[in-house]
Amino acid sequence: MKIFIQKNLNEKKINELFERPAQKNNSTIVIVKKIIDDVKKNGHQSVIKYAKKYDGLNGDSILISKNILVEQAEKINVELKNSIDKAYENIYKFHSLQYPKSISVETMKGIECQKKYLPIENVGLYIPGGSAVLFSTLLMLAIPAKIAGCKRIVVCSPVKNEINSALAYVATKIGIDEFYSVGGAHAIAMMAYGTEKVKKVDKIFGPGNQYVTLAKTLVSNDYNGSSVDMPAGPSEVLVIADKFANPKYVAADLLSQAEHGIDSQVILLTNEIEFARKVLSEINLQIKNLPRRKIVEACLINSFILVVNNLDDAIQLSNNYAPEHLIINTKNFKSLAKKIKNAGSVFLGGYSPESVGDYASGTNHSLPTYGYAKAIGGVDILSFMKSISFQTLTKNGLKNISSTVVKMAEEEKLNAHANAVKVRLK
Ligand SMILES: NC(=O)c1ccc[n+]([C@@H]2O[C@H](COP(=O)([O-])OP(=O)(O)OC[C@H]3O[C@@H](n4cnc5c(N)ncnc54)[C@H](O)[C@@H]3O)[C@@H](O)[C@H]2O)c1
Ligand SMILES: N[C@H](CO)Cc1c[nH]c[nH+]1
Ligand SMILES: [Zn+2]
Repeated sequence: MKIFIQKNLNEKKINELFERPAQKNNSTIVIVKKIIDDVKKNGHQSVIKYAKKYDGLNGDSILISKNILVEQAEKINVELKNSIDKAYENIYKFHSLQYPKSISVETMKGIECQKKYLPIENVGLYIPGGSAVLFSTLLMLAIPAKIAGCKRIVVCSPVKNEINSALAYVATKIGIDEFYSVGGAHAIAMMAYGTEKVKKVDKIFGPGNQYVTLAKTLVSNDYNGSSVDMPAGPSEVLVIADKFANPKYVAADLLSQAEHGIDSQVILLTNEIEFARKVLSEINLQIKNLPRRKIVEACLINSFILVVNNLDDAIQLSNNYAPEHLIINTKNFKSLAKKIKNAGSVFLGGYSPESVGDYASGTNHSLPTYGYAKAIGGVDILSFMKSISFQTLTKNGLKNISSTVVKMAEEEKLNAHANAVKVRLK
């Protein structure tokens, strides 16, 4: 991980530094398009073919039965079970408060307008399982889906050999009926288009690597595909810290996201060169004890420390990058926090490590990457619902609004629109 100095760099170089690794990789699109087209055309048999090739599937069955889920769930150890139960409680608490209220208003005498929120009936949840089994992601997606009232919840995850007991425990605790052992772009295609064995879903949720994320984008651009939550790709964290922060904590936070994958990116912006050096030597120390050291080292090649002119510049650069996670570990974090415009999830002060949000504080960890935080927020209850508007007019209500509508329709030269009002008042 290199240290750069803002005042020594021109704008072009700074923009290059902040480029995400996945944005530089063009070969993924060819592979993902091929997989999607194949699943679309050949259905179940190509899902099995790719699951064998990429996910290590043994045999020809991808459905994990309820019996197996229960059997595996029973193997969980009690400390882990208690931790999952605590996380469940906090995530449930934070998300159930987000349930939207329907509204109804009489906009004019005799005209009643309503907005109702209803659950999306069929949803598909993707749970990453390539380099780590992210059973925490099942909590993050299935809890809001249940609170929203989604009827059919399909789960896909590349399960190697037998299903992990924690993942099985979460699935049984929440009550998942359809669990498929498939990952990657083929899992997304299967959920988006359906096959002979699996019915299609209306919306796909969940994070994943570049194959998964690109597949979600492609199926959501196809009228015959399905909606998706957001591009939630390789994890990112941007830390803004000053000399009052503990370099050990900052290094640990950067490493915590670097261990997700070689295409993740971690960034430190600080106003002190001395502090930057301290964090770097802490990283070099802490990395030695990490089991996923190889992944971390590869991720750090795409990561950097930038010594900024001042903390306001740091916030501006961060707003421009729109990180999935932003940690502000400075003395004046409260005033800096007011200047945040774009970020997926924000952690304030020296005692708010990002890992806490990943697992158990209550907030959702399924968040927009690639800079999409400029326009979209993370998964919440509304992600699993859609709104429908209703209106009821009395005859008097229609009289009250008729001249307004007729005038506007005739100006747009859409006389049939105007007639639909006039014909009722003759
Ligand atoms: N943004 C978020 O909210 C968020 C949350 C959690 C995790 N993540 C990210 O999710 C990702 C999880 O990635 P992962 O790889 O561990 O698991 P994954 O389940 O997303 O992907 C693994 C699957 O990718 C497919 N694949 C792998 N190599 C392939 C190839 N060469 N060609 C075609 N398909 C291939 C395989 O089907 C494999 O089973 C990480 O990048 C992590 O940072 C993001
Ligand atoms: N940091 C990931 C989101 O980018 C979520 C996660 C799951 N497990 C650990 N971390
Ligand atoms: Zn994480």
